[in-house]
Amino acid sequence: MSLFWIIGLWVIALVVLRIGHWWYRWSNPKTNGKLPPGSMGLPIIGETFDFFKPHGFYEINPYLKKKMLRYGPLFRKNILGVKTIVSTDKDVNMEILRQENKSFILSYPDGLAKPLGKDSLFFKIGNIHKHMKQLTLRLLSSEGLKRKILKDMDRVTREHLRSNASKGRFDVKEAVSSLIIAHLTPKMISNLKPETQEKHMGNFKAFSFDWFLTSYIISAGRGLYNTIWACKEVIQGIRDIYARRRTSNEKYDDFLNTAIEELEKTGGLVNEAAIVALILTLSCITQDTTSKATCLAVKFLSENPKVLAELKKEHEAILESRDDKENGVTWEEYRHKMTFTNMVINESLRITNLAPMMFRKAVKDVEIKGYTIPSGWIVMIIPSVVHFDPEIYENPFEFNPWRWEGKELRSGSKTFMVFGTGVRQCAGAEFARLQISIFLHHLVTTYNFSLSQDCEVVRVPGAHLPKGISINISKCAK
Ligand code: HEM
Repeated sequence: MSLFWIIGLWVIALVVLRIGHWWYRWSNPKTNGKLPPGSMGLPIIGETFDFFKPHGFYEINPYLKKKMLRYGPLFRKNILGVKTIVSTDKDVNMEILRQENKSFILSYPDGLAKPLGKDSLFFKIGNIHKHMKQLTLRLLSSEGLKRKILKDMDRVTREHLRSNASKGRFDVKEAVSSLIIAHLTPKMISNLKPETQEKHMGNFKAFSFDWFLTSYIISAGRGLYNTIWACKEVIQGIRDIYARRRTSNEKYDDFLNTAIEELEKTGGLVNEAAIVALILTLSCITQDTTSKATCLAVKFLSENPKVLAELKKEHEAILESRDDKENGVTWEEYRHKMTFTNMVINESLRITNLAPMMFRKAVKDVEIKGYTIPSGWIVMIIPSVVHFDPEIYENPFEFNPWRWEGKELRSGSKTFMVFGTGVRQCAGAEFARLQISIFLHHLVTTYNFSLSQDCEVVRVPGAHLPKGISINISKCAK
């Protein structure tokens, strides 16, 4: 054998040994304690494609089901190229979210939250996060909604419903998304020239998390590109307005003005980039999440006539007791006369699971249920499995708002985590509830409606409506 061959064989043997060692290290990660059971699968891709494979709306992700049967509710995996602990255990989910900013920090996959920019509230921790959240709640807390949002939300919802209904048929997601942008944009930034406002509204609407929910690479790429492009345009636009406001010293009654005043008070804790990103984040997320939640609520109602009849009864009673029938929904009505509506919303959100997973990163080794979650690993919290646990929700795939009777409807818990919990609890939960309630109020008291096509909803694993949800609609005979 020539020297050339001997060296060649040695090189090949070394490469194979190195790959074998790397593969062994990958499959058996070193930790200071006992890892949850599981396997790491192939390096880099792991089991990402299995996890994101589309599946039926009324079933738990088959991949998760298989793994839970094999390993139990807590297991290790490689998803999206990172070492991940998957938790479908309600106590572990709660414990992890409770340890926010102590042992865990929020850490979403790059493409999902990055279009909102590194200055978004999602990437802030500690004091800055606290400050920005408080600022957000100046607009979106009960008090902010009551004083600043409710009246226009009601008026615009009514007007948009009327004009869409005149067509006899419309797509609910599209309609709700448009009406939210129409009433919220002037609250965020007022006094815009009509063409500038139009441009902003178009860009807010182009934002969607849905690119993530398609298994077709080309559609996902196109969706991500559109979302990134829309965000870039909005950021530039808000920056220009911001710069003009600061030089002109003019005061406006809008969220941008509140944020600028806040920035001056915090002495540099919150900066211009964070404020621009906050306006972008709130405007984009609001329409994307709430429009989808409303859509699914309408779908469930259309398919459950008994529930629809009960809802109508509640809202007709509200109309009856209103002195001036032309007046819109009041805060009192929303908070004290819509109990069944809130039961419908909870049930709809429970089955829909708009946020099917939440991501956290361990910043130190954490002991939990006899296992170690190593520092640097991602924990993927899956509340949807808890929402479909038959021990907690009897017949979990049945749409049954009455299961909420007598229960606390507004606060989350370890068995109902649709809006997350703890420090990162959803800042827009009350906004979403209010908007859905107002939309349903006008829909059921003024119109007859039915689903106009067999609407398809799949999970990828988030709920995805490839064809939207169209309804046939006509005015009720009075
Ligand atoms: C039905 C609709 C909605 C659902 C199901 C929903 C769900 C969630 C969930 C589960 C989280 C926690 C994420 C985590 O801990 O990793 C969250 C956070 C958040 N949501 Fe929502 N959301 C909805 C509507 C909204 C709306 C309308 C807004 C905006 C106005 C909004 C703004 C936010 C913000 C800013 C956060 C981050 C809070 C923080 O980091 O402290 N959400 N949402």
